[in-house]
Amino acid sequence: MNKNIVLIGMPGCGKSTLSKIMAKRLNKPVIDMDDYIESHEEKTIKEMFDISEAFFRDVESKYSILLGELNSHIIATGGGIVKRKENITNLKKNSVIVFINRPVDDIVGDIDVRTRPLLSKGVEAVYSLYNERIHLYKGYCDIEINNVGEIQKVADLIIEKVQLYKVENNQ
Ligand SMILES: Nc1ncnc2c1ncn2[C@@H]1O[C@H](COP(=O)(O)OP(=O)(O)OP(=O)(O)O)[C@@H](O)[C@H]1O
Ligand SMILES: O=C(O)C1=C[C@@H](O)[C@@H](O)[C@H](O)C1
Ligand SMILES: [Mg+2]
Repeated sequence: MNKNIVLIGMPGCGKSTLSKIMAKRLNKPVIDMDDYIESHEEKTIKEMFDISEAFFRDVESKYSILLGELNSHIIATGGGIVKRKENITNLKKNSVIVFINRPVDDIVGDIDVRTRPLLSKGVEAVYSLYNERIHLYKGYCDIEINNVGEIQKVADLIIEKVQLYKVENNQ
């Protein structure tokens, strides 16, 4: 069975962009979990958060079970997937988990040119979110990749490291 490659990391760390590049290179289907949830639930993430964060987190957990059943997919998760350990347990059943660690200064540099809910809380909120979550991302991943430099090369590095991980772990 061919495991999924699941990307975790902060909002703006490059999960969506990298997952698309990797899917193309490996000729595998890609799922962006935030988009997948919105289209299957017929609600935007904002609408779900407006009900309550717990409502969204419950939905997100439900999809971590469903997507954990797949194989051979590239999956970009939402930034908060690590908030519930069960999500990682569900995904890890059949996936290699890759933490995309991008310098917060680079994330912040990109945020003001894009529409991200985080922006409304200011730049400081991004730093505190990183400090809050860094131990979770590091603790839950199988592989950590520093997203610095040319993004195509970072995608190549992930593919290389995942292949090595699979060989080393007989997968
Ligand atoms: N190594 C890099 N070099 C240049 N730009 C980068 C790099 N990594 C990410 N980016 C840029 O950062 C932005 C955020 O990337 P992306 O949308 O893929 O992040 P994300 O992790 O999916 O974020 P979110 O969790 O908010 O969906 C994009 O404009 C992307 O092109
Ligand atoms: O970091 C987070 O908590 C989130 C990140 C996004 O990908 C979305 O999943 C949602 O906006 C929550
Ligand atoms: Mg994304």
